[in-house]
Amino acid sequence: MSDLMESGGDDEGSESNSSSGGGVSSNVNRSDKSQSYNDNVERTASQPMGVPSSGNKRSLSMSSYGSSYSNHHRNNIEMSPSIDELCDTAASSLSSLSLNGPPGPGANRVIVIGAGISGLRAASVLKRHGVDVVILEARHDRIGGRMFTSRQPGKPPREIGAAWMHETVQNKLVSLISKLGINYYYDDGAPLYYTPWGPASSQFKAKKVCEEWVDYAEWLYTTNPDTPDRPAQEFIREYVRDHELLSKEERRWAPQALREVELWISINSDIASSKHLSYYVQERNLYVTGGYDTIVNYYSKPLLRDGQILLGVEVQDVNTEDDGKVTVSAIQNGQTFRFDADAVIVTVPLGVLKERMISFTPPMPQTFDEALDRYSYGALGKIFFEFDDVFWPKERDQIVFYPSPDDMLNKEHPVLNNAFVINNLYVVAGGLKELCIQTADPLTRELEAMTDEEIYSFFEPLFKVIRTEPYKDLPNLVSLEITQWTKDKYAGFGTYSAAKVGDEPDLFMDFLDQNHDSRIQFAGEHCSMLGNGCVHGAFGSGEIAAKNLLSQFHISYDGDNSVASSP
Ligand SMILES: Cc1cc2nc3c(=O)[nH]c(=O)nc-3n(C[C@H](O)[C@H](O)[C@H](O)COP(=O)(O)OP(=O)(O)OC[C@H]3O[C@@H](n4cnc5c(N)ncnc54)[C@H](O)[C@@H]3O)c2cc1C
Repeated sequence: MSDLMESGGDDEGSESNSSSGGGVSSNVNRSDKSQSYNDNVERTASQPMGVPSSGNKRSLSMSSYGSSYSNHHRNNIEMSPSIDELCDTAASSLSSLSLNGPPGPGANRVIVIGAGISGLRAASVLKRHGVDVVILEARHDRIGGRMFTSRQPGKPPREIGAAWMHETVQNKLVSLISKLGINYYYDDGAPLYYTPWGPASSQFKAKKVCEEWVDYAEWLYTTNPDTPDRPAQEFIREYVRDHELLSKEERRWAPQALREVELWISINSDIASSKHLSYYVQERNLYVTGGYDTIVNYYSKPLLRDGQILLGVEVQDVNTEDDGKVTVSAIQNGQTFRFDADAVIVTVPLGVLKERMISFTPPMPQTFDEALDRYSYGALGKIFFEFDDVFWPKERDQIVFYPSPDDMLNKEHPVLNNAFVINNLYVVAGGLKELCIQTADPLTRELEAMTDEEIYSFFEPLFKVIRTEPYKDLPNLVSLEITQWTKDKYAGFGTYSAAKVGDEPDLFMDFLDQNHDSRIQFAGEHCSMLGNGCVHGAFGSGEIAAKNLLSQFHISYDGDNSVASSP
């Protein structure tokens, strides 16, 4: 069994310098109360407290993240071969590759479509078990999909996609934090709540009332599953209207407090399902300040090194032949290529499936299409605002903004009619003069279509609300970086799965259950209700899809459940 064991993990671990680059940041484990966040001591998970890091070993590659995904976010670590070099090889012309030839004697060949975390995990498990596996990735310049770290010279990494490890107790990837020495921060201190009229007092009960409604809705749909679904915002308004024990202010503000959840579920609460509302994850959340790409690189490097990831290859059709073999058609640089395999794992985002960007011949069963139509896709946006001074409260890691109620809408400053979760990177990332503002669909789409100047003007009234010294001018904006997921074809023009009114995500799970012995497997964040929408959910789904195929190939799973080793 030794040839099936995962290997090569340790050398990957050694390269994951957790320095955040540029000497700007002083990332400190906030769980240790003895450190202050601006003490200029850079700490990694594996370093004892107070021991300065050995400096920045990374030579950072230039990234020009702006209106398009043109930047290379990879760690450019000075060792040979680097991820950059390996990626360049992976993006080389397909005509020089012999994938159409027969697989090695006795080997099963699997094509994994997509090099996000689910695809990387699936391929790693299969590789470890001796399966001849190749990942086809549409992007020509990077891997990781919706895990996307923007690295710019002299700046700490910014997470354009996933930033947190959620549900840290059950999240297997947390074990990689120490192993790879990644900087982190548990940003679950009490947030500071603001309304357009300024900070809310500690006795502001809107959130408590909102939580009461969430409990009620959960009870209702659990005990009476046939109760018709309805928009979350409409439902809570009715609830507070009929609640005899609430004050006028609580009635007015509880529905506004519900809007905080929009920044979790990525869609507006006017259209969110009450029945499938994922309210707050109760467990702790860990913000990966040292670069989530360390994990992507850890899993991808052995696959890249062995030529098992091909970049710039956009899959268009998956064809199951009469003999059960599968042929995948893809384009690279306008040329069509065909790849033969015994099985395929499709890990493209739900948005890509919903847009029918990949066709299946013969078509997938009707249950697949029906399930896709009852499963929505949202758009979480992020905007990083860097200033030359800190003008917002320095003591809390998060600021939550409750927007104007409907009867008090702000016509002059529309920004104040939206909910925001604002990550205070001054606290989270050790003294950065930077805020990361998260937005939900449909505002994300509007903002991602704006110029930087328009975006700043839109947000300026909000900055004035949260500034600590209202008599002072706002400081200068140094840089602004905004996500572009809603324009990104390979992200399915959005960010992650969501449940709108009338949706039934369980239909997709039912389809997956029925599909478990098919040669066309699916994986991705949308394929699991455990960690749905999250990195760890995607990771786990890749593992399941790989195991389903191993079982079909009559290869017994080696039982290694760890994540702390790459293939
Ligand atoms: C803004 C944002 C914030 C987020 N925040 C968090 C967070 O804090 N914590 C968390 O846990 N999760 C978060 N998520 C979700 C998390 O990033 C995803 O759930 C996870 O990364 C999805 O992995 P995946 O493998 O399912 O899909 P992906 O990472 O999208 O991988 C799919 C791959 O398929 C490729 N592809 C697409 N079409 C084709 C094609 N036709 N042919 C070949 N390849 C194709 C894509 O390029 C991509 O590389 C966030 C996501 C976004 C976008």
